[in-house]
Amino acid sequence: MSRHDMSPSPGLASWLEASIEEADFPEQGRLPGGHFRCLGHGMLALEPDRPGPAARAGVLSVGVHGNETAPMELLAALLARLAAGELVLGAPVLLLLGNPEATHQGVRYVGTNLNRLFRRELDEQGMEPDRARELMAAVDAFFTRHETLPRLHYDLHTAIRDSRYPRFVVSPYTERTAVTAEQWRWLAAAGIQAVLHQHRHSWTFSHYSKHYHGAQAFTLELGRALPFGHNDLAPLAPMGVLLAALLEGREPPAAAPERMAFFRVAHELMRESAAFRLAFPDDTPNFTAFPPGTLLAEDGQAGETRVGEAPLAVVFPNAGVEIGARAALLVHPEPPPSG
Ligand SMILES: O=C(O)CCC(=O)N[C@@H](CCC(=O)O)C(=O)O
Ligand SMILES: [Zn+2]
Repeated sequence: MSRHDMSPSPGLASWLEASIEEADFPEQGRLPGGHFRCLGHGMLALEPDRPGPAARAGVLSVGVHGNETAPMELLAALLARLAAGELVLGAPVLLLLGNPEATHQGVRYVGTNLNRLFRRELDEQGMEPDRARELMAAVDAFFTRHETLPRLHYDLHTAIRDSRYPRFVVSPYTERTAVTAEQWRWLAAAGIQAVLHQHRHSWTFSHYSKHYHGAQAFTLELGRALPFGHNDLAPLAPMGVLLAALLEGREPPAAAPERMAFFRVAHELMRESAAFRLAFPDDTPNFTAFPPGTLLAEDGQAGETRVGEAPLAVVFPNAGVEIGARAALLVHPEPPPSG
């Protein structure tokens, strides 16, 4: 199956496919409960006639990595329900297809990893840096337009490899914004199995909204990256319920955060040289734990990385990243947040 099979539904539901194919799409139009406005390539604002009782100003982004298709299929299904009147818009929502060119080509990125470029001082040139500037400007304008509402950004991804927790979130680091307790309850009810707290600024898209706009913001990893038509959306049904509630401006279902496992990054393993190699198999699942003393990586002059005195688990290992980029996160468990 190809990307052409993604969304057979007409109208609003075809926005994602039109964005990927650079096909014509109306500048604006009505939808149940409000209207939509096309703000640029892969950027669609949904504006309600009347915000619902629990409305947030929500940003939903997909395809920041072009080949992570399950979130796109999930969003396409929600748009089809909205277009059909099964959902009624009750909150302003900004929908973003992160890297349409990479999605069109079926690759993670074309020139460089878009999800490392979301900082205000960005001065790199090229397709992804230009796209990062467009996306940051769209988010800035959206949150300014809806400044009376609480801010939220879910950046939806899928991971390269299997995971001991197939659905998990990365909670970006910033000293400026704390995660609200309700977020943990919503994410737990939405089938998220683990939370990974970043330990320092990461300049990802979710970090951008949290750091610069004080939004409740997460990177959501929703299973494995597979081609269009190969995703099993059944495990994402509870996430669909959360996103539908956000679109309708309703309070989402809640569950006890303790059902999720919590981790914190202890160390970021950077690739320093062409000689970098991981000392464990490429297909090692995320959150696999290694005992003290285990050799994790070798990197030419930079030497070896071994587990210290406490066990560490590995997340996002990737020996093939650009030199200077993150090759893995080394993480340890921690207790759930109290309250
Ligand atoms: O599976 C992998 O190795 C990478 C998955 C991925 O793209 N993860 C995001 C996480 C972003 C964050 O740290 O918030 C990324 O690396 O951009
Ligand atoms: Zn991703």
